Amino acid sequence: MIIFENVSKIYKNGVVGLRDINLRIEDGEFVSVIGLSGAGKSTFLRSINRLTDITKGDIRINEVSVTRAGKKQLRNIRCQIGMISQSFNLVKRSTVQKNVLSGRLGYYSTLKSILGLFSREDYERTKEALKQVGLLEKLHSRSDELSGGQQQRVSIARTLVQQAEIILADEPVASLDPVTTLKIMKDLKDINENRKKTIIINLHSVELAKEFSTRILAFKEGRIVFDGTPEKLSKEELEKIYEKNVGKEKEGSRHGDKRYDTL
Ligand SMILES: Nc1ncnc2c1ncn2[C@@H]1O[C@H](COP(=O)(O)OP(=O)(O)OP(=O)(O)O)[C@@H](O)[C@H]1O
Repeated sequence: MIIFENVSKIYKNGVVGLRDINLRIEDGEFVSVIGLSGAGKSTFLRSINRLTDITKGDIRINEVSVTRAGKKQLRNIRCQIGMISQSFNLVKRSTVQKNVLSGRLGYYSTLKSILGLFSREDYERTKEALKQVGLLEKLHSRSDELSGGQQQRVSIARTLVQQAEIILADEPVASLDPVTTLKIMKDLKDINENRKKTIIINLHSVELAKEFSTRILAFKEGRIVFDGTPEKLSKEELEKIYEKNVGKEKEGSRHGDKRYDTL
């Protein structure tokens, strides 16, 4: 369970990232985070594993404070949290196998990590994770030989071997075509439903958020302005969230994919 208690974030230049967020996310939820560019979605996501430090309040995961965690505790917390990003964050010149194995690094001492001394179980876990995302045959390929969608699946496999209980996905489909986008979303949904992982995902597509989530959070100027099920996200709510820029959002579609731009 993730708890946000009176959380605010003000960047050093005075820009407000988050304003007084109070929130509770239960294990196994699939939460999509939507809102205009600059609304605070990434700040919210990155504060959960403390890639961004908050300036006020407290964030707790299973009753352990992320905010006050020392170095070792933070390392343990981060072990439980997988991260997927728009740019995949793979070591491009390394093999798929090595990239997926790196999901285990948090479980090893620094020396073993440097030497790359992984156990036989971890090699098995890597194969199993790649099988789950349909990429086992790419085990020994270089990561930069893969398509964007395949690279994103490698980063999903990495969170699987990490055995992360929470997966944070920061616009994971922003650079992908509509067909690949759907595959990635289905992979995440499958992991959510069958492996009972909590998924928190930033999305620019309202349609995808509605189709895949159990809960939608909308941010505006650092505040949560909607928190509910996809069914409750009415046209009126969307107009509030997007400041009636709904039509413009359609025009600005990154893939020109009308299916996901209809509200
Ligand atoms: N490192 C930073 N320093 C200063 N201001 C920042 C920093 N990172 C983000 N901001 C500001 O904080 C606000 C929230 O940004 P954030 O990246 O969380 O928004 P977002 O909803 O994720 O946007 P996008 O959809 O464009 O990724 C914005 O006004 C942004 O300019």
